[in-house]
Amino acid sequence: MLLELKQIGKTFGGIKALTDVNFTLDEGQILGLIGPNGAGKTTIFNMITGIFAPTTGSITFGRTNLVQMAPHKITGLGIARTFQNIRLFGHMSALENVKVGMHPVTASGFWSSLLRLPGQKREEARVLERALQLLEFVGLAEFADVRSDSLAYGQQRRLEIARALATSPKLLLLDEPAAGMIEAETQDLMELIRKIRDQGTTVLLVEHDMPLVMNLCDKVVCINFGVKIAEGEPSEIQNHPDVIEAYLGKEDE
Ligand SMILES: Nc1ncnc2c1ncn2[C@@H]1O[C@H](COP(=O)(O)OP(=O)(O)OP(=O)(O)O)[C@@H](O)[C@H]1O
Repeated sequence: MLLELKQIGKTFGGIKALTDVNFTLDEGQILGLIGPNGAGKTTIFNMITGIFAPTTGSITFGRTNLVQMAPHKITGLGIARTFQNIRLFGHMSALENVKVGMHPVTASGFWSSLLRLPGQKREEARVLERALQLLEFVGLAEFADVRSDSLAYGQQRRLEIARALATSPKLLLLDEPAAGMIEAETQDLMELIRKIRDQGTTVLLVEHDMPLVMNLCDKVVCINFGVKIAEGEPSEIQNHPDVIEAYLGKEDE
């Protein structure tokens, strides 16, 4: 088991955003977290990444308890994420955006950078090589020197994924990666997420695009009003009466 959420509760000033949420994620899985708007999905991401601590319960990654741990330490353990809204540095090139993503895992200190010691040059070469590899991996190699704000929308989302992969995470959290994508972009995204899993990164994703979730995920957890209402394989979730009522039924309307 790679990640375990146990009895997670979160209260924001009297409002219960989550109540007793439990689920686990095994290494190599793609887990989909679904539920209507405001159900508590992003709050779960924020707690896993240390943005804020749960009010109750525990989050364990491998053997490490993540509760009360600082976000940069959690990144260091091997958890990376993307956000619902694009957060690229628009004026910087695709390549530079990925290099920025590598910052938490680069070794050079202040003095070696300032004095441009040989170790620093080797580090720069390594960073460049890895950033180019990542661009290649997400299908953006030819856009390395293009400003990120002039890339197509789907490309910008892929670039965000490349940047998140720059820390070589064991677990990647994707918050609505297909939001705003056209069908062809969603298809490419699915391929990419499979490729990410196949090269050894476990994936947890929040997504409203049901065909994507159902096609891609090994397991799906459905949250409604902060409570887990169903968990299982995509086919079970699709036919679960509570899920249909809470979420899929609502979509049909
Ligand atoms: N920092 C915060 N302060 C106060 N309330 C918050 C905070 N973050 C989330 N909430 C509340 O917690 C509940 C769950 O929100 P959350 O953003 O996790 O939902 P979600 O499932 O991600 O929704 P969506 O699909 O719309 O992104 C909502 O009622 C929201 O208003």
